[in-house]
Amino acid sequence: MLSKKINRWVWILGPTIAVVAIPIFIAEYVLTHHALSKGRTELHDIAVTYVQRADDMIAEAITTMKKLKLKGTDNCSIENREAFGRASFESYYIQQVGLATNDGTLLCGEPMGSLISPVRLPATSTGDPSIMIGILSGQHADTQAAVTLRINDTTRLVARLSPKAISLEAGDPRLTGAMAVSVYLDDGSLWWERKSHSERILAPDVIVEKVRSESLPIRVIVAAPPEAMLASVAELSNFSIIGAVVTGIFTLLVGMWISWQQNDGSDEFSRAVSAQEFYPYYQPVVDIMTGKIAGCEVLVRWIRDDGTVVPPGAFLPYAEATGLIREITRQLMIKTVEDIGPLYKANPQLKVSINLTATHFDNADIVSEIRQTYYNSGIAYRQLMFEVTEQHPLRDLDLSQQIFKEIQAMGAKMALDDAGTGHGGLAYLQKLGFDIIKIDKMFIDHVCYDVTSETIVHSLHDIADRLGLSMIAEGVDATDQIRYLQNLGVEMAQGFIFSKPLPASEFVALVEAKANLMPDMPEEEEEVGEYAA
Ligand SMILES: Nc1nc2c(ncn2[C@@H]2O[C@@H]3COP(=O)(O)O[C@H]4[C@@H](O)[C@H](n5cnc6c(=O)[nH]c(N)nc65)O[C@@H]4COP(=O)(O)O[C@H]3[C@H]2O)c(=O)[nH]1
Repeated sequence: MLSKKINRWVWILGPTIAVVAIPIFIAEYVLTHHALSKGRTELHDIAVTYVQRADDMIAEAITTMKKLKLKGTDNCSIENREAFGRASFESYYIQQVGLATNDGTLLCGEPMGSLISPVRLPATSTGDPSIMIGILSGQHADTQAAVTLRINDTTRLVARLSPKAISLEAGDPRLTGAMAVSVYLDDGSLWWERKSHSERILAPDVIVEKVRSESLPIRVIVAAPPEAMLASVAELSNFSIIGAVVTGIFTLLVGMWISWQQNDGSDEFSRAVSAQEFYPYYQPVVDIMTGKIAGCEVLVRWIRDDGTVVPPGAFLPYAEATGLIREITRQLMIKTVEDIGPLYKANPQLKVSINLTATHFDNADIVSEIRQTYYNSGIAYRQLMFEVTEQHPLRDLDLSQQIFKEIQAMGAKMALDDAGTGHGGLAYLQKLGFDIIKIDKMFIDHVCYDVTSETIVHSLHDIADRLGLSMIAEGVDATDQIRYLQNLGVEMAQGFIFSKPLPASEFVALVEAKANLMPDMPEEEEEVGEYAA
């Protein structure tokens, strides 16, 4: 029992955990992968933007200085200095333009008279020997680049570039907050740098993108920790977790509901079978010519712990589908020996009929079970009758025929139950060799009012007659039905008009009292039923 419970919980929790964990795992994997690859692309684009800015700044400085060179600005004359001031004023990137000696000694610069810091020349070559780029060093907090253009053997034009332009933010703020950017010249000198706010910027898994300028000696390195990239999918990730948890809760509830349903049926039912909670009730079969009890039909009842009586319609389909009906029938047969064995021993004319299902004819076990149960018991084989309904098809007619023969060989009788209501009736009669036909309540109910029902009952009686079979009418609950059956020549009947199915003690008492179950019959005024003669 405990292991079943554990098993059930494993079956509920297993899918639940899978439903929660697998989507989270897949979503996390996909989102992380997507965020990192998107972040890497963004970093690369940011690096390209910085390179582009640096390229643009330097290109503008070179163009400006080339124009000045064309004007012959090779000394620090007033006009030249005015031209330097105008050029720097007109450019967004250039902060100052001036003249320096080839070794970097400053001669003049505008605006502000002279360059703030000494230029260390020559610096990095641009590929064009007349143009050099270097980094100014000195007291000024900002690191600044200077581009120089050779005018003659002794003099160079110098343009000092503002760091403002290069330091403009580029990219998604979620990423750029944690991002570090460094702009280098080819000689390794640092032009500009932006520090990261994240302590993780030096971690080994930090993501780094490097981009070189195609035309100038500029390198940009951009780095950011992976967390900064994952921030962009944090909301989606939360959604996926919430979605998976909600689905998991739903799966858990469905699992518990299914388990509860199954538990309600299967476990409880199996337990009831093991606990032998199934009891035979006995419905008297009456000789309607005398009113005497000729025998009974065993009808199963499930009597639960709390005393409630469950009718067979509520559990037989399940018992048949699971095959548990075999065990139930076995228990019922044993109980009949205990319940009515002594009564039947004392009244050898009594018969008892027991219902079998199609499952009982899947193999021949039922034969040995009958033999073992009734051998030397109070109930002789010849007092037994077994009913087989025609509503559920027998799977193997040859095997069934064999089983019929073995049961009949013991002295027991075989009855076709619910005759006329199923599909196999006539074929069964022809193939299986029944001894008795039981007419279903469905037809008996209407015999005195409905010509079709009367025709069917009449025909069945005719068939039984011709085949030498006996007949028992079921579900008789009115005196005109009794009269009709008597007139037709049907001798045996059962029904609520005689008695409902009874617990063993009541049935035994009824027989021992030699009760006459025939109800008071009204005077026969006219013939009942179209066919009654
Ligand atoms: N309304 C009304 N009903 C009447 C009257 N006379 C008898 N009945 C009911 O009709 C059913 C007759 O049994 P059945 O045709 O073999 O039909 C049985 C039989 O096919 C099956 N069954 C009952 N006990 C067993 C069993 O132990 N084994 C198997 N395999 N089937 C069983 O369940 C069916 C229903 O059994 P029950 O509920 O006991 O219902 C019984 C009985 O209580 C009547 O005058 N009026």
